[in-house]
Amino acid sequence: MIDGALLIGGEARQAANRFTAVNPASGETLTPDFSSANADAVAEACTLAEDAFATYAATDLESRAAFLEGIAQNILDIGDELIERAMAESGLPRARLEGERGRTVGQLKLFAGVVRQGDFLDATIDPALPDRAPLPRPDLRRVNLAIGPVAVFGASNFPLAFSVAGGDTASALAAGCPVVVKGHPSHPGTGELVARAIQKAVADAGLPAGVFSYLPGETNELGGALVADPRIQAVGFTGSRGGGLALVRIAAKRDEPIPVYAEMSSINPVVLFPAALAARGAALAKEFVGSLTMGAGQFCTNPGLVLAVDGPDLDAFVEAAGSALTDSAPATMLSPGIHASFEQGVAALAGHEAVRTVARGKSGEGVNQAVGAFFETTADQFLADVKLSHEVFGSSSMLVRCRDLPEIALVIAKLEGQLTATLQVDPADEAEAAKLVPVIARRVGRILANGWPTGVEVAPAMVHGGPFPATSDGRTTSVGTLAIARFLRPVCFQNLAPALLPEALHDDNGWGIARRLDGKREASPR
Ligand SMILES: O=CCCC(=O)C(=O)O
Repeated sequence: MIDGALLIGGEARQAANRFTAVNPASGETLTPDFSSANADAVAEACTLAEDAFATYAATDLESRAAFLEGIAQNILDIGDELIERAMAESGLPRARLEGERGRTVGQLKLFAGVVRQGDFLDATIDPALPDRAPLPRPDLRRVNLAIGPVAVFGASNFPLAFSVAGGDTASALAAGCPVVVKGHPSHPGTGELVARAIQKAVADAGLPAGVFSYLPGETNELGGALVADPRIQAVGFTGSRGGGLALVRIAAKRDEPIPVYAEMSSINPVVLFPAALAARGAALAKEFVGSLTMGAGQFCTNPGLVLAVDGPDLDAFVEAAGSALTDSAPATMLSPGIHASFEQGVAALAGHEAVRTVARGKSGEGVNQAVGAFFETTADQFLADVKLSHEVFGSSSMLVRCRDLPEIALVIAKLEGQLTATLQVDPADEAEAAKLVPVIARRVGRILANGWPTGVEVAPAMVHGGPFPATSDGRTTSVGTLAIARFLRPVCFQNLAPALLPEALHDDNGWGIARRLDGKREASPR
């Protein structure tokens, strides 16, 4: 059911202030209208989250895992209504949204497995050494505990996998943290359907209602009030650089500053090494345009920068990519606002005196259509104007012609932090690539070879992060099992009687988790 409510703890409540969603493919206003949460709603949701914290954080691993699986099942049970509504609110095609639902549900199940396994607790026991000279060692036991209530900001570009029940929510709940979601205003109906699925899972699991609240709204004040609320202990955000930085500032100015895990901006450089370019330039050109235009380019992993050594092989690549882009269809963008920013960014590059427009995609009849754009410049010009390295969110990319591989290394070393870097590399390139990898590794969260950066695998080894401004904290990831670490805090218990210790640190290891005992891995408990 979608009726435009705020979901605060176990309740659904209508608010006086309203807003509407727009179908970006048609420009029509969608029904119903939606409650816009205010500061009172934030305070109420955060109070409930704080009240729920101790109970929820103390849930046993099996119950918490089953709760996450319950959310996944409830999302599936919504059925086609969820896909239809997400299509109407985002302009994204059915196949993409069905895939994204699978990813969302898979993520929740992955975190259920993480919880059951218990490695995230990093339980470590250094038994007392009463006879140690000159001083005895106390009994020391460390475990990761949930950080407290977490605020999650739904992203516009993944209305399911990075939104209400996306990776931030799944990892925070897995860590044992209640979550207050600020819903994204471009897909409030989708958000409400998913939020109701979580709310039902909370009730079915017999958990305190404050474990989850959903606050839709379109004002910046709502997000600001949520981050400023003293009960909130960490923030997960995926979105624009401006939006992320605003939250970082609010969090830093609190009486008690808190971490903001914001994933914000990346142009994802792709390096075409000479042998690869010579051997398969035409194929690379086609694949590049496929990745560039996928989902109207609205991926934070979009390949927005291509680097290669100037010469005839590069000319051939440019011609092939230009021709593939010229044939590419326009695609509906997520919202009129995102479309307007894309047009503005593309116009600025097209009008820049140091930039040549290689090609544009086909234009379309409808509203909010992204027409792909491919530009080129030289390394000197790219390095001379920082604006050329700023992300244009959508299907826009810049080729930088470099004199040689050291110049590519120079450009990369001067880039801001990135989520990804891609190497198109053949065996004959490997000696040169080996010199570049350490330079690239300083700037990015993920390096991939002979693939394309769009389409992030949700897996234990994944890193979807990177140095600023890719994220506000390059030590973390928002995709993959390590995402849980953002919402945990290590606590050491010194000389506490067994009855006072958390379950994970009891001598009998009743949860059967992997632990480190006196510096060594305990024999496998299962
Ligand atoms: O838009 C940000 C996430 C990108 C992603 O998850 C993907 O490329 O699959």
